[in-house]
Amino acid sequence: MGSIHVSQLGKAYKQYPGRWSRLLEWVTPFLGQRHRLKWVLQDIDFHIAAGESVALIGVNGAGKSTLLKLITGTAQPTTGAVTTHGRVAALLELGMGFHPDFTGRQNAVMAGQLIGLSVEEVTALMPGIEAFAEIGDYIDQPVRVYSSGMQVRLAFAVATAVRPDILVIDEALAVGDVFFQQKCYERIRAYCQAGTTLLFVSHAMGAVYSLCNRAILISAGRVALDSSPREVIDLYNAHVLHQREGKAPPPAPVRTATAEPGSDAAGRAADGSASRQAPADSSAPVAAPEAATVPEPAGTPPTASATTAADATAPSTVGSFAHGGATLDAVGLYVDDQPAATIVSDRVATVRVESRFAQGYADPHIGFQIRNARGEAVFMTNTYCMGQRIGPVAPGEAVRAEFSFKASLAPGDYTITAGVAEGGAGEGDFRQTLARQQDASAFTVLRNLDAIVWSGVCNLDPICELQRQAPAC
Ligand SMILES: Nc1ncnc2c1ncn2[C@@H]1O[C@H](COP(=O)(O)OP(=O)(O)OP(=O)(O)O)[C@@H](O)[C@H]1O
Repeated sequence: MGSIHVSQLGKAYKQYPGRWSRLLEWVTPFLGQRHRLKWVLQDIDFHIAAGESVALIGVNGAGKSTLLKLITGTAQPTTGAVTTHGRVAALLELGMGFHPDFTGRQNAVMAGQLIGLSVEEVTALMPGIEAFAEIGDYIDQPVRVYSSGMQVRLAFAVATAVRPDILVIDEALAVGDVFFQQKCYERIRAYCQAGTTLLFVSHAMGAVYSLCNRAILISAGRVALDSSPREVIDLYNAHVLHQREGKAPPPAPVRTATAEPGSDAAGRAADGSASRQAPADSSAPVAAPEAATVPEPAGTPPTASATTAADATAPSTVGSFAHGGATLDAVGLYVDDQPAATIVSDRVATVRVESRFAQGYADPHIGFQIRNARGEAVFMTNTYCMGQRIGPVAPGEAVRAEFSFKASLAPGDYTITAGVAEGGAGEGDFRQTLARQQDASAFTVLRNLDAIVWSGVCNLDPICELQRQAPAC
């Protein structure tokens, strides 16, 4: 069974001031060091027990890929150590491990050998690999003529041809088309259910919710939070929001998961366990890693349940903050103009957001988001996106926004998050968040006994038409 133990892990790259500095340092070592160390990971400690599914989350440049490289042994740590127990299958950078001049089949054999399979074993597995990859005759073409999607298909098919003890995936699946992604997720889920330990890097939060029961937020090369996916994604979204607005990242909530100590046995053992330790002469961190560019938080509808309904109604302060420009005085759900904590699915409901502006703004807007028990956003919009311009507001002015809709949601628990912002809300426009209240209010959707029988995230209220044709006799 696969486990991963990471202890005091750090990684620094040497940075030279000029083109010739590296060579000069090499030929004239007695003149002293010409490089400075750039630390991209520092003081990373965690333990992943066998069978856990853990997501590594963080903004671009946070250090996630570097951490995976250290764990899989494709890069060496500067400080600390990594110990893995069990056979590791990894899908890291696209094309990594494939030789462009060899065919897909030849590369599959070589990649299979790298994960400990014999040529005979890979040959026996080849029909299954070809069937999974679905790249047809390209399997006998050199990999250099493959598209990026074809490379991922082959890489995933080979890496997972046999269930590994530990599966490490770095964003790779984002390259494939949706049908291939679904096939991969099904295989990952099946392997996880059978006991595989998963370490998964993704910016697709839906996939994180769907696959993982734990998440670790990496921020500027350090562990910012190690907790449930819901809590970690909340903090990640708050990081993204703060970074977009040029603010320092918000702190993690006080409670964090505790790392369990694991084995520190050195070297690669017969059971597939491996340990990597920094060289004894590693120097101490000298500089903080640089800030990174910011992606949009992603979210797609997932399937598996990672948190309970009770979690959904627990107030979260992680993504809440007040800029000072506005306050949110009241946020709630209303049915027939009355505050409501429950609503029958498909009935009309209203989200009411009451805000007050501390100063004047030219183009403010008010928005809301509904999240389910797993913390996934099932719907969000705002006045700007709905073509309702509030227009300039004066200091002290109060604005109430009411959003009425048919609550065609699946029975379950939901929360309402509300926000007030100033500036453009279009794609790519800069926006300043004036106030935001995460999970400000909660409600429960009850089953509508008059509706059709359905399952899923929302009732699409389908119309069904049947056509029959008598058999020709
Ligand atoms: N070989 C290298 N030499 C110097 N710096 C490096 C090297 N590889 C990575 N870095 C730096 O390390 C930092 C972390 O990079 P890393 O790729 O691990 O981030 P990430 O969290 O995986 O980002 P992304 O989400 O964009 O993939 C970045 O600042 C990057 O520029």
